[in-house]
Amino acid sequence: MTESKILTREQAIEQANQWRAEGQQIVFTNGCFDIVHLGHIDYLEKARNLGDKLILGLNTDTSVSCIKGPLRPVVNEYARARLMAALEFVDAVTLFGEDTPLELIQAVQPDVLVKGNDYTVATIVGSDLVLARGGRVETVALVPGYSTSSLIERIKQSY
Ligand SMILES: Nc1ncnc2c1ncn2[C@@H]1O[C@H](COP(=O)(O)OP(=O)(O)OP(=O)(O)O)[C@@H](O)[C@H]1O
Ligand SMILES: O=P(O)(O)O[C@@H]1O[C@H]([C@H](O)CO)[C@@H](O)[C@H](O)[C@@H]1O
Repeated sequence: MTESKILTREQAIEQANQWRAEGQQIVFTNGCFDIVHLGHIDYLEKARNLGDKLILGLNTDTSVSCIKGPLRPVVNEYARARLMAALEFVDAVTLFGEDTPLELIQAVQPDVLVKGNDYTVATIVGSDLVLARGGRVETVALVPGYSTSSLIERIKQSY
């Protein structure tokens, strides 16, 4: 079952250490992934191809509400985690409740940190940590026209 890819923080750290010991390049990315869309899929697959294993940090419901507003998320954290874990190119999913994934990135110590290019290397949380360890920070071009909020707006206008 792909549900087994959903790890606690301790399990994610242990898994990262094991993959690192095997010489695997660990890619890390994070996000809310509320109502998954083509942009998410495209960027996650490209992120995974920047290394050997992709660990996804997923914002908890409380964290999403803090970032995206009180009416979000539309999809709860368990469902979002299951959807992410079902993707072939996602190797591990772990929830984080902090406003940013900084502590998680510090703990996982990825070789590559990735976000969509709605962020810049300078604005990606954790980039200093990863670069200081000799890692890479990459952005992936957005698929134009896709965002969760625009999907929500289109649905609202349809009813
Ligand atoms: N159209 C897109 N193409 C590629 N990557 C995307 C796209 N939209 C978002 N991302 C990336 O997906 C990750 C998760 O972003 P997020 O969950 O905020 O999606 P979103 O569609 O921007 O949501 P919202 O509209 O609610 O802000 C981020 O790393 C972001 O850079
Ligand atoms: O889904 P989002 O809004 O792209 O994800 C956020 O990314 C932030 C990012 O890492 C800042 O560089 C992060 O701080 C926030 O917790 C969300 O994961």
